[in-house]
Amino acid sequence: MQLNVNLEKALEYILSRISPLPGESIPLMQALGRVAFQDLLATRDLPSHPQASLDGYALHINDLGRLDSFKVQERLRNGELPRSPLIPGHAVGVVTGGPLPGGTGAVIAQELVTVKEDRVIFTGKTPQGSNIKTPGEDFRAGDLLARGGTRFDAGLLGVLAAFGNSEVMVYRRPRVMILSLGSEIVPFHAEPVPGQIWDSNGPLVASLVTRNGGQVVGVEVVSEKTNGVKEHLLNMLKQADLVLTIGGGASGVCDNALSELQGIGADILFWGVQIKPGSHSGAAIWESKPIISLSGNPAACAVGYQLLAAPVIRAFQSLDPYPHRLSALCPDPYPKKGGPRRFLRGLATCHQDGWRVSLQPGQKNSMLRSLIGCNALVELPAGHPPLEPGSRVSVLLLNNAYTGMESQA
Ligand SMILES: Nc1nc2c(c(=O)[nH]1)N[C@H]1C(S)=C(S)[C@@H](COP(=O)(O)OP(=O)(O)OC[C@H]3O[C@@H](n4cnc5c(N)ncnc54)[C@H](O)[C@@H]3O)O[C@H]1N2
Ligand code: MOO
Repeated sequence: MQLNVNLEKALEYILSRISPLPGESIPLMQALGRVAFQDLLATRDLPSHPQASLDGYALHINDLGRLDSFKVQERLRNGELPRSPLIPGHAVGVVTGGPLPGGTGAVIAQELVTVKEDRVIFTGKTPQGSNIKTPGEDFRAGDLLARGGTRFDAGLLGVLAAFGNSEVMVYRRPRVMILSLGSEIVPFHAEPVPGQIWDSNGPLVASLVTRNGGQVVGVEVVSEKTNGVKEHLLNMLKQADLVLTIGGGASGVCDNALSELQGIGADILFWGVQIKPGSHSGAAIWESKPIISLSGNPAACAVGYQLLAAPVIRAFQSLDPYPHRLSALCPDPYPKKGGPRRFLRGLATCHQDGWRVSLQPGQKNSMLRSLIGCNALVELPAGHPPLEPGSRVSVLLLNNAYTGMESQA
């Protein structure tokens, strides 16, 4: 077991034990935010045949620049196919996106022609091919639409629908079980007795897991007092791809996460990480299933989750495990100096002159306040001096599952 490791080593220890999960087929409309299991290719040309790009009249290729009066052969409506190819000297009324009769050389906008009974007059000039969408101009059959490992966004779903896909193959969502340890903790829907508090970390972490594409299959609270911690852990490990324990990370007097994990025979990868908050985090493997232990203090729990657990949930879905990093100006001071590498909770926003990140109020590891609206972590290196207002800082963007940034990072 490695003690008090740096963050990079900690991630290396866990990520080296994670492989992407198997794929599954799901309905297209449920795929938003999920991750493509395989490369997606265009199954045919799009459009598949020549189409009009505006409402107007199709003219024969041999008539262009030669005639200015055309007999209307037929007028097509949306969804109708031409009955026959264009006869020279004739025009066919066509609609935007509608098919063109064989022999079409160009389409003339309806506002540029004069309609006289069964004839249309067009005295202008039009080059061959104008206002015609050519087959395959959007995609050619066999074109790569997206690589496996790409997160489905609205555009990709639209494209797949345009090729008639009703099901897509995605990485299975990691099943995650969350176990709060602590004799003083009761589920948020239960009635606490004096000395007890509601479990806020369970719902907090469950929401973060969901935002990262994980499937929360259980949020439970156990303690030494109620017994059965080991049974709970083993039961969860059998059902989940990842178990997150919360609390008992420090060598407290009871509900000690490390000894519970050792008690079930888990292989402890590391215990303690050189970060603040979240220093009392650890990780273990039980029969190839990862367990990550997070601190009980709410902000330490959230930071530990983002730095250690979120990468695992991403890796399970074949996404880049590391969060998106950027540089931003911070208008706020942070007086504390020195100590280990620190991660402050922030709100990052993008402006005309670049990114800014403000520090959330309530930066103590025991406080929940900084977590409302938090979308970024501001990283201060170990031994940092006090942060002056207007400093440039390194920022990790969080929970950006649906911004597309994760799939590019
Ligand atoms: N002697 C020392 N004491 C502490 C140290 C230390 O190094 N030496 N480290 C401090 C730091 S830093 C942190 S962080 C905490 C870590 O504590 P644990 O991970 O062991 O967590 P607990 O003791 O179980 O709980 C800490 C705190 O958080 C509350 N908590 C726990 N679980 C939940 C939950 N699910 N929902 C809401 N709140 C929760 C718990 O009631 C405590 O107030 O240790 C410091 N102490
Ligand atoms: O571990 Mo505490 O998590 O440093 O805040």
